[in-house]
Amino acid sequence: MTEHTLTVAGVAVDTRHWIGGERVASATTFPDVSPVDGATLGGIARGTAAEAHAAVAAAKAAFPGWAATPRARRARILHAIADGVEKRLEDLAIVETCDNGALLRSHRRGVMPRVAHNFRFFADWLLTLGHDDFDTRGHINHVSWDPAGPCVLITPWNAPLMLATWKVAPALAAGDTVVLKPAEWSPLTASLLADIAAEAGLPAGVLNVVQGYGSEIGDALTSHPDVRRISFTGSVPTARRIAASAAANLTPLSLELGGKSPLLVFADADLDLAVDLAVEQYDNAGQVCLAATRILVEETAAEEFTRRFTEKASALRQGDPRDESTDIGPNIHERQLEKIDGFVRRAVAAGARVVLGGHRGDGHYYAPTLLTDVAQDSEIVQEEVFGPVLTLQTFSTEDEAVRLANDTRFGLAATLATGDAERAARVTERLVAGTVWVNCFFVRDLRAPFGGSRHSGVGREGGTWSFDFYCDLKNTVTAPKGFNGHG
Ligand SMILES: NC(=O)C1=CN([C@@H]2O[C@H](COP(=O)(O)OP(=O)(O)OC[C@H]3O[C@@H](n4cnc5c(N)ncnc54)[C@H](O)[C@@H]3O)[C@@H](O)[C@H]2O)C=CC1
Ligand SMILES: O=C(O)/C=C/C=C(\O)C(=O)O
Repeated sequence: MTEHTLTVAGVAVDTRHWIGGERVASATTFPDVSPVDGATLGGIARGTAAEAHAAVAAAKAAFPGWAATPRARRARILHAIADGVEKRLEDLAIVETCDNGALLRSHRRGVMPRVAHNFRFFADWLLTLGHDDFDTRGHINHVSWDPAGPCVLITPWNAPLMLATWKVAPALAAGDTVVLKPAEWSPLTASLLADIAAEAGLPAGVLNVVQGYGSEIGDALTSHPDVRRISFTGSVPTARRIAASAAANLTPLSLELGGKSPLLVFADADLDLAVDLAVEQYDNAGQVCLAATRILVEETAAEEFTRRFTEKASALRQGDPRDESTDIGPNIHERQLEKIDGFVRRAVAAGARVVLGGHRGDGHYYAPTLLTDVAQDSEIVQEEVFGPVLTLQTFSTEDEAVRLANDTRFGLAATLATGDAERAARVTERLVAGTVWVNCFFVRDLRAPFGGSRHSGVGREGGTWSFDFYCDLKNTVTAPKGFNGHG
């Protein structure tokens, strides 16, 4: 233990950056506050441009060696990282819960196993690429998936390690080196990941972690000419700043942004299933980009749907996320709570009716909220709240349902509840969304493309799409033996 270590639920976490295989301190720190009880967990290294540049330099220096490491060896190291995640699953779960307030039971059973799976999946997927040569008049085309170089990966606080490893794992598998900048509201598990990766044998400089405020070090990372890829998950305004900063070097970007996704409930749906799907949108206290926060219900079913929804949602237990029986934990930060409450206050002032919740609880908690009588062009229908706040609107025809569903600037996901398969196919075809779930929600598979249309993002993550981004693709055309130059 050093002055640079903090302890969360008995787990020691280094608060410094991880650069070139060494712990590096900054002159100052920033406080990391737990949303569970508002306690300060400790001070985290407050990075500056100097540390950001040092991390990029370390990633640049490590790149040739890692890029030249045979794929099979890279894959073995990624599997060893997954082993390390599994070995430290309990530590990671409790630290993440104390740091960002999401449920401990979800971290234990869902999220952290997925973190390990992210490493295994991308390690194995890499080995499937580049085996599909094809012939052009006897000439063989071979596509190689070359490592691109140092990558800057900037990640959010709502699912810190899960979302970071969606980027870190394919980038490392591809042979790229990484500078990870976790969100300042949830910096801890990135530091543990650095420890785990080092123990797994990842060479120094291949993964670097820089802590700090995005507004202070973001630009130093995203405008750096040695950075070959930038991947970002977070808000639209920050994405705009990053895109502007990356433009100087034409650095390729992958952007996974917010959403304002619809849940369309048709009168022919299994109404209990539809209600379950709607209540699920309060998961992670509504801090999920995919959340279907706009419930659109066919008029004839609206009254009964609202009755059953209110009954079910009222029974949700809100409280300490470490408690197994808790359904909804706190929101991440005082600033986020003020933002959520501001959205609700303004909606009510504009005529919205509060069916459920509509107010803050003690500490960092916001009551699960349902608002009706909201206008399609109102702020509460158009803007991402990122809290446990849903709106309910009605429609009377399929055309109207599709029109309302598509009428925002986002296009991340959509969920349908209907008993009619033909209707599901018809409606799905007309929806603008990166993912559509029919009679289900949050069924995720890394082989599928993940991302959004319009302001929900640029590009897709998952399977081959991730490698498309993290690799420089090269097509080599080889002439047949004896070819005389006249094809
Ligand atoms: N997964 C998602 O879709 C997420 C969406 N959001 C949305 O964004 C809203 C605001 O949340 P914030 O924490 O302010 O999100 P944000 O988009 O500002 O933060 C995400 C990440 O970007 C970094 N960042 C901030 N400014 C930067 C800059 N100039 N250059 C490079 N990196 C920078 C942050 O340090 C953090 O790591 C939320 O209310 C929610 O609506 C936030 C987090 C995740
Ligand atoms: O867990 C997933 O598959 C996707 C999660 C994405 C978010 O929660 C997000 O980016 O907000």
